[in-house]
Parts: sequence; structure tokens; C-alpha cells
Amino acid sequence: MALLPAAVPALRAENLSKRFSTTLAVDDLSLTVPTGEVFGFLGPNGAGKSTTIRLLLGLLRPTHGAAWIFDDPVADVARAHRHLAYVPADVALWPAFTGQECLDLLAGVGPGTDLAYRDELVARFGLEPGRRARTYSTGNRQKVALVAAFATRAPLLVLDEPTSGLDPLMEREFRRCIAEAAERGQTVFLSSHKLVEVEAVCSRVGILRTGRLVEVAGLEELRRLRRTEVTVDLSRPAPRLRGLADLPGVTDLRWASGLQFTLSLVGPPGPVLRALGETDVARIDVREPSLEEIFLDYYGEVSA
Ligand SMILES: Nc1ncnc2c1ncn2[C@@H]1O[C@H](COP(=O)(O)OP(=O)(O)OP(=O)(O)O)[C@@H](O)[C@H]1O
Repeated sequence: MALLPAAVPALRAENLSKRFSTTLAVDDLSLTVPTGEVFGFLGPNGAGKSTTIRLLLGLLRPTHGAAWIFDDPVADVARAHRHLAYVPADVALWPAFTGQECLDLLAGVGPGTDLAYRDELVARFGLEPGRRARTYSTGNRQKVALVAAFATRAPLLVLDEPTSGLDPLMEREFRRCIAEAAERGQTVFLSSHKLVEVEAVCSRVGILRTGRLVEVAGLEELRRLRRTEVTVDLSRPAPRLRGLADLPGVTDLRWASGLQFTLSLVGPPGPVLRALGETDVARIDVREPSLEEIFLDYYGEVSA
């Protein structure tokens, strides 16, 4: 890995904007990601995550603003890309090449590859490198790109929704790879829809909404946004449960009928469970809201 002074941020954007005719896809985005951080870039569909990443990679020219990768302007593509490996949201490979040939080709253009670690990753991801890329599923193409990126010693890994095609077992492997990259001191910029994934691997997150970076926060802050939706069906009316609204962490208690209610819960469920323990509960449904629901809840209308 090239030696770079730790004080130089891995990634810096200043007043970055991108307009596509009438759509302002990225709106005055300023952000610094220090070296060694695993940064999560969250946002609902169409928020501008991929456009931001394409600006950071020099694949798009900004309407306003500028960005740097380890102090090299992203417009200087040859220099900036010496510091990074990238996994796009839709991985396209050379269909007539085998997976192995694709890996070799990607290693040839990247910032250097640890071949022993790459072999280990091929095994860990269960990749069949002898097969032609045209026969690969979306998930397998994604695995090739991930193995190629993780096997580099690039100081910065830019990953755009890299686990959308992976099954849970492979997602677990992906998380291990992120942890290993972080241990080596690599910086990771991870765009994702998945709150659980981001929570598992990132130390800080930025939340994008209609092109604007509305929040940059540590993981603790993100956890504060999270609430659980609880629906309870009772076998018989329990008037005392009306008092649930006063328990710690309970918000938005709503009775659909005398025998069914919903509530939102933030923090430990103990007090609610103790209160329910004294009643005849017929059914209980506990649901974690999607990231988008949390956004809608937290930031109000998306169509601002
Ligand atoms: N080449 C383009 N021409 C016109 N509009 C575009 C273009 N690329 C993106 N957009 C628009 O810019 C906005 C941001 O899109 P972008 O793909 O960056 O969002 P995203 O957060 O990556 O979404 P998703 O999670 O669905 O991939 C959207 O309104 C999209 O329609």
C-alpha cells in the first residue's frame, strides 16, 4: 500500500453538485472521510448515492464544486485512481472471460493485488473461477468485483451497494472482509440501503436525501433513529395497558380496537414485556422498520 500521511483525508468533497437537466441529483455536498474510517453512505432510492460516487470517481463532471482522493483532484483520474478500488452497483464483466481471467485483468489495472489473499477470498466467497462470466448470476458477478477489490491494498475502497445480490452467508463474509480491510488501515466508503449492514461495519454514516447530505453521524446517533414496531393482539381486553404510553421508550401507542394495539419502541423492551406479561396476549408481532421508513419518520416528506 502506498504510504500516505494519515492527516490527509481519504476523501474530501466541497460543495459538490450535479444537475441533470431539471434534476438536482447532488446538491452542495461537502464531506470529509478521514483515513482508516469505514463510512456508510445511506439514502433511499434516487437520493443521489450513485451519482455522488460517480462524481468521486471522476466518471461524471460536477456542475459545481470539487472532490479529492487523498488530496489528488478526482478530475485527475489517473492519479486519483492509484489510491482506490471500486465495486459498482451493477457489475459488468467480460462475458467470454472466465472469472479467473476477469480477476487477472482487474488486478492488472488496479493499484496492486495480494494474490495469496485473493485466492483465499475466492474460496471464502465460493467463487467458481473456471466458469465463463456470461454464466454468472448477478451475485456471482458481484463476488468477482468484491474479491478483486478486497484483494487490492488500495488505501480507499469505494463500494456502491455491493451486497444487493449476495445471500446472507456471503453477506457475512463481506462483513468479515470489511473488518479485515479496516484492520489493515484501508478506508471504506460504503453506499447501502441496508441499515443492519451499515450498523455492523461502519463507524460513521452520512444520510443523503434528495441530493442533500442531511446528517453525518456516528453509529450511536444512528442507533438512536432506530425504533421497533410492535403489534399486540389480546385474548381479552386489558384496560391497564392504556398506561403503556408512559413506559420508557414507548411512543405512538395506538389502539386499533379493544383487543389490538401498536406501539413504537426505542431502546430496551424490558418494561413493555413486563407489562405484557400480566395480560392475555394472543399474538405479538415485532418488526424493524425499513431504512426508508426511518427516513420518512425522521425527516418528514421525502419529496421536499
Ligand atoms: N444520467 C442521468 N440523467 C438524468 N437523471 C439522472 C441520471 N443519473 C441519475 N439521475 C437522477 O438523479 C437522481 C439520483 O440518482 P442516483 O442513481 O444517484 O440515486 P441513488 O441514491 O444511487 O439511487 P438507488 O439507491 O436507487 O440506486 C435520480 O432522480 C435519478 O433519476
